[in-house]
Amino acid sequence: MNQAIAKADTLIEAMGWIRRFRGKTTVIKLGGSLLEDRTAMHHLLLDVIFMETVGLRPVVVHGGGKAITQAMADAGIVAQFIRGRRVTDEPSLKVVEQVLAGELNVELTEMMERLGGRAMNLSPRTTCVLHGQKMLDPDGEDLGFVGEVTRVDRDVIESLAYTDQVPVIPSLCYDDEGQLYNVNADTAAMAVAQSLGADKLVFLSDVNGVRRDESDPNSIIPAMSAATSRELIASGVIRGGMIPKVEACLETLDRGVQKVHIIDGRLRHSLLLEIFTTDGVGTEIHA
Ligand SMILES: Nc1ncnc2c1ncn2[C@@H]1O[C@H](COP(=O)(O)OP(=O)(O)O)[C@@H](O)[C@H]1O
Ligand SMILES: CC(=O)N[C@@H](CCC(=O)OP(=O)(O)O)C(=O)O
Repeated sequence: MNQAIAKADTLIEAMGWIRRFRGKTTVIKLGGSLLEDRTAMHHLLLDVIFMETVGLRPVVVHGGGKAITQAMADAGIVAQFIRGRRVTDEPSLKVVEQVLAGELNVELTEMMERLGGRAMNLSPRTTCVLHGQKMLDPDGEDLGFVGEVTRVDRDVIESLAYTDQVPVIPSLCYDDEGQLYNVNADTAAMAVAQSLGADKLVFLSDVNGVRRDESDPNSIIPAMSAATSRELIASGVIRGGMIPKVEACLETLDRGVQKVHIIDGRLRHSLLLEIFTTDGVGTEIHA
């Protein structure tokens, strides 16, 4: 009996959180490192379906960096990164498109449907909602077919909420001439969050947050300011794939969003814990 009462109390507590966030948009960025872990994905997508079921508006943006690097290696192409972004020539772009739009986007959507949710893949192979241009690297490096998003088809994404479908968007964009570009998925998620005026942007990765020592999980920084984030990038503490993630957080904060989170998607229900409880998990970056 006591157990039943505790369950009912939990439900009533959850009701308050659900009321608070009902109708609000949360952009969830799924990292490629995480996509490799099927069990973690299963539980994460259940969380996304739960969010949609109780009236929140989750929007999924995904990468697939690890799978792209593997597919490139299979094709005999050596991957090269500059400040966490993949140098993308024409053969690499073909691989990127196949992995992101042809494989992962379809798999994620199908997985959500199998788990009882409703999802719609919005990719260059179906309905492309991200439009942009070639990205000019601040250091003057030519990254090839790497793009940045300048416009998002907000209406298409928002209309799905009325039919109870979760949009699933890969990090690819077209320019006005119909050229496809490879977009870093953290940057793509940021553009989607900004365009939708999202309440929250959550980056789900395979690390427990930003660490002072990349190899030491206990060195996690629970909360850091924009100024500290910039210092840690400059000093090399934040490197590789964590750079575009933190840069995306900083740019989101610059546009008025108060808080952004980088959390460990391998931790069971980390997404729900982040949204429905006051105990944050991972790293919160604030203005
Ligand atoms: N200071 C840091 N703290 C945590 N991770 C870091 C840090 N600096 C670099 N990293 C690396 O960034 C990776 C996350 O970026 P990335 O591989 O692009 O993830 P995702 O595929 O989720 O976008 C981590 O797995 C880690 O190797
Ligand atoms: C330009 C650029 O770097 N594009 C990324 C797109 C995928 C991505 O960002 O995947 P993660 O989220 O797993 O890092 C890439 O080619 O790896």
